[in-house]
Amino acid sequence: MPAASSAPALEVLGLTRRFGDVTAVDDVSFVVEPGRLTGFIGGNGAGKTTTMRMIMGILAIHGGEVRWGGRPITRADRATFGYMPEERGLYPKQQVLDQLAYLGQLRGMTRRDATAEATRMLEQFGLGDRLKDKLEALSLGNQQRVQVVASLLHSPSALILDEPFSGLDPVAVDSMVDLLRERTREGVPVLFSSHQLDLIDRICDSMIILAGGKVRAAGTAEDLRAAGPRHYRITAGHDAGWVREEPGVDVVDVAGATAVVGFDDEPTRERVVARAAERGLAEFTPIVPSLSEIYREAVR
Ligand SMILES: Nc1ncnc2c1ncn2[C@@H]1O[C@H](COP(=O)(O)OP(=O)(O)OP(=O)(O)O)[C@@H](O)[C@H]1O
Repeated sequence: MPAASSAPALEVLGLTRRFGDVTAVDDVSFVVEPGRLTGFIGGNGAGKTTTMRMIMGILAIHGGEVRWGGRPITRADRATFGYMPEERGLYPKQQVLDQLAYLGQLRGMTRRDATAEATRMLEQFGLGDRLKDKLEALSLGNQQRVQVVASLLHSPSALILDEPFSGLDPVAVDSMVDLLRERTREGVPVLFSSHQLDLIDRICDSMIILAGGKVRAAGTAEDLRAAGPRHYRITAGHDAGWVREEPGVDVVDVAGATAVVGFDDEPTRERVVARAAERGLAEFTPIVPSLSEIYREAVR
């Protein structure tokens, strides 16, 4: 759900970054709206991490700019963000709660507040009994949960999370989504990168699809679904194989009496429905594409 319009949006305009001859991020523009869980989706090497590092000011920008609340972002703005870097970066040998309290203090919280907030979040993540353990004693998935708590602790004004769901079991994914939704309800823009297509349908309010350093598609889940490839399910007669003979029909699948097809144009659709009616039409339904199907189509 979009939140209060007073919350700022994070904008990326024509962002570009080269490494030698390789343009890793090529004129990338998108908006992360307040209160939206926005998935930054792309395969290995698509440019997600590089873009996030430029947003956070860790990597020099070769072209374009990052804007926050309608003006160029400043170092002070970035200090209010929560960032979970790909390389993570907590101390393995330090106790979980101690290091979160310390990080909270670095971010301007009192030790008491940081300890209370970290305890609350760790409990929500099922780690209430691990507060005194060293980080390295936790499983990798649990270490990841602690990393997320570290990025959320100081009530950040925006969240930039590099692969926060990778390596988490389904229960941990759900608690992570709950934690992030708490923030989006408060109007925080959240950008998270992922290449786990099985998760994005369930999680994303908006999506930015990146491939080869370029944005292939971007928008809200509803807009992308509406603009996505439109397929229909037709059930007629005993064998739907006849659709293969029809010109202008993109046959996705045929199984018994049912076919999944797309049409080149409206007249083709009307003609095929009429043919199906002659064979005893039992079903003709549009299929709403999933976000993962839209992703596959966009990067094809
Ligand atoms: N420091 C660097 N030096 C040289 N090339 C780099 C550097 N960082 C990234 N690249 C290149 O930039 C491209 C984009 O990499 P990036 O890590 O941003 O992709 P990604 O979408 O985050 O991929 P992954 O999902 O694998 O983490 C790749 O071709 C990568 O090899």
